Amino acid sequence: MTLAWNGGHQVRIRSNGWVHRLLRRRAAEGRQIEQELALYKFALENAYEGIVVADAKGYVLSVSRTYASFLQTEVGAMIGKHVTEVIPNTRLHIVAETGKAEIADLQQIHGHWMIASRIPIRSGGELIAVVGKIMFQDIDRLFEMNAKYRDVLPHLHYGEAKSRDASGAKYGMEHLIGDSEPMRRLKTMAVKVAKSGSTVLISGESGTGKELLAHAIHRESDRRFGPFVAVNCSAIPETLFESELFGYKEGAFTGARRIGKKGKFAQAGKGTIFLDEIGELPPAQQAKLLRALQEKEIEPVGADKPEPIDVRVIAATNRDLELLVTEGKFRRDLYYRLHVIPLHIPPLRERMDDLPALLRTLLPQLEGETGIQVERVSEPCERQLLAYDWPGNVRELRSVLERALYMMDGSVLESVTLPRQAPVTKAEGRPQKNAPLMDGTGSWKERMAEYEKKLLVEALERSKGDRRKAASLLGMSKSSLYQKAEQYGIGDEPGSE
Ligand SMILES: Nc1ncnc2c1ncn2[C@@H]1O[C@H](COP(=O)(O)OP(=O)(O)OP(=O)(O)O)[C@@H](O)[C@H]1O
Repeated sequence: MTLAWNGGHQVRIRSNGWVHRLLRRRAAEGRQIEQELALYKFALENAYEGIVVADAKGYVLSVSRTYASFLQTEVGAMIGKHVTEVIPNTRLHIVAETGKAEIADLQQIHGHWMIASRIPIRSGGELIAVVGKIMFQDIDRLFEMNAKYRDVLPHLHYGEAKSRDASGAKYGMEHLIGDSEPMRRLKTMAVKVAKSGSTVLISGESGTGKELLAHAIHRESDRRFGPFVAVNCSAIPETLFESELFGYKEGAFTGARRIGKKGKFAQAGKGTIFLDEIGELPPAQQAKLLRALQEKEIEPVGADKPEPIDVRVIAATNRDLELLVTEGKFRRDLYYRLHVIPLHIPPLRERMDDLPALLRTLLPQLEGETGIQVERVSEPCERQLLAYDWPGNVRELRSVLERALYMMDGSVLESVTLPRQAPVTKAEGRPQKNAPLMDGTGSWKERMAEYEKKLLVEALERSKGDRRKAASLLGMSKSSLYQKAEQYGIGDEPGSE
């Protein structure tokens, strides 16, 4: 060997020293690499999050204990196995083939939905491994969040607007039809405030879509995966208010459920509570609500200490709350608590530009519900719709159209039946309330129904939409008023409470 030629011994010694140094360096580097590898392995296996690393062929190289225990197995039982053997519904091997990352994809494991990302790792352009990661910061909350994801899945995947999501919010901003200037401004503002988490007070006449807007705000907010709980303040008997809203503890009163009951505030935890018809709340209940909102805590009936709440409040009213405050009927301090971000939905008559868009949306919906096809709305009919001033707003428009479909001959909507006090032209302004009764046509039954309806509309107008007051003006119970109003399509909707 050349080393032996010239002073070979010396060379050998020098050479040996060089080799030794090299070997020592290599050994040191090797130890360092080994240590680093051990460190990474330890970090990966003990990662708080669910992580798995597979080679380019899909065989597991490494996996975190969190992931292994989520899969109800052990790290050792997974290493070296093909991902398809150890991870249900995995796509890691597919990502290894396609080389395309899949970010935030839904994956079902043992009946639970989770969100996973799969990322290919390349070295020198060559795919050498794939990393799978469960995208949850807090693995303890995985199962809890899974339950919510399972229900919102149809929305996430298909944008299926009508189906209910886990949170209970049925509608999104896209359901609030209207491209008139005031509606566009309202929607832009609503999207902005949705993110803020502040308390919102929605005002507007009955049937303008206040509840719909509340749903949409929840769905736009960061709380969208949390629950949306609607409470109709006028529908809760005063004696049940506290237990309904704040819940009760085991044995709080005779007849209380053994395990107690969560109130609406607790049910809405990490989500939104929608307090509809807030203007109807009697004074004692206003005080209780104020306390809860002020202190951000509730005291369930029979509890020995208050419980903190984490809810976003959206309230709605068709009353003039400010007027109620000046009349001493609504607490000023509660008003200020609620009136943080006011959103007003203008009545339909002030945004008739929305009528075409509403017809385009409502008619196909009604076609679907009734099975009756409408080809188009005739021009005279459109004029008729434009001339009416819609005291019941979009809800009334929907009912009028629905009735008209049943009355229609053929597939063109030629006319609709509107309440008799409807003006013929816009210039005539508000409905004529005192048209002589004998002017009507039709059978006795039809004319009596017309009269009843007229009375209802008038009472509701006089009471500014306050159904409780309208019922008392007419000397009837609130439930009869609801029934009649529903029958004539001018009252509250079933299920909207
Ligand atoms: N802008 C709109 N676009 C589509 N549908 C609407 C719109 N506004 C209202 N609606 C429909 O009208 C009906 C009544 O809406 P909603 O219950 O939200 O009104 P509201 O203002 O809360 O009424 P109330 O004060 O009587 O409770 C629902 O069927 C709703 O879908």
